[in-house]
Amino acid sequence: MREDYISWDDYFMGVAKLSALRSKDQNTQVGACIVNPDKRIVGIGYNGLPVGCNDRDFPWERKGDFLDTKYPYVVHAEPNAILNSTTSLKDCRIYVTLFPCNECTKLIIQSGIREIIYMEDKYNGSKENVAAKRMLDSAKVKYRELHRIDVYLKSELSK
Ligand SMILES: Nc1ccn([C@H]2C[C@H](O)[C@@H](COP(=O)(O)O)O2)c(=O)n1
Ligand SMILES: [Zn+2]
Repeated sequence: MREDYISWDDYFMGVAKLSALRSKDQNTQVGACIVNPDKRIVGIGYNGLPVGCNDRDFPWERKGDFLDTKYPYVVHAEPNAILNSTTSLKDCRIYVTLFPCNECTKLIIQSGIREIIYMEDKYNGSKENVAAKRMLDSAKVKYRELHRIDVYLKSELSK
């Protein structure tokens, strides 16, 4: 029997990472994968424009006049994964490649998700990040970092 098979955590984070590759955002690609207590994937998503909004008709910039940036238009990976799901998310886990912002955190908590597993926390310490963690701690939604998947994928790809 093979012993170096990947863990469930790495498998679901791998699905989140793969989803992120669909993102048109030139700076930050985010993927999310929601898993139920039976280890079934019940929703996946990535950051992108709302359905019907043409990717080439909207800005993808980070700076400039607010209306000329991506920020008012992009739907984050986490709400896309929540909206793509077809079942109750009670007691589910969400694997997300970037720590959720405060707005996504509200939706995650309200949907019944009980744990967040993330790869990167690049906005750690920002006001939004502090607010997100305050809500998660208060609502007793767990969160933990997972980063070995990158090491694993790199070693697999170099074979
Ligand atoms: N947890 C998150 C955080 C951010 N996003 C999206 C929203 C934007 O497309 C991009 C962040 O832009 P940046 O200012 O880092 O270039 O990532 C998300 O989907 N989920
Ligand atoms: Zn967000």
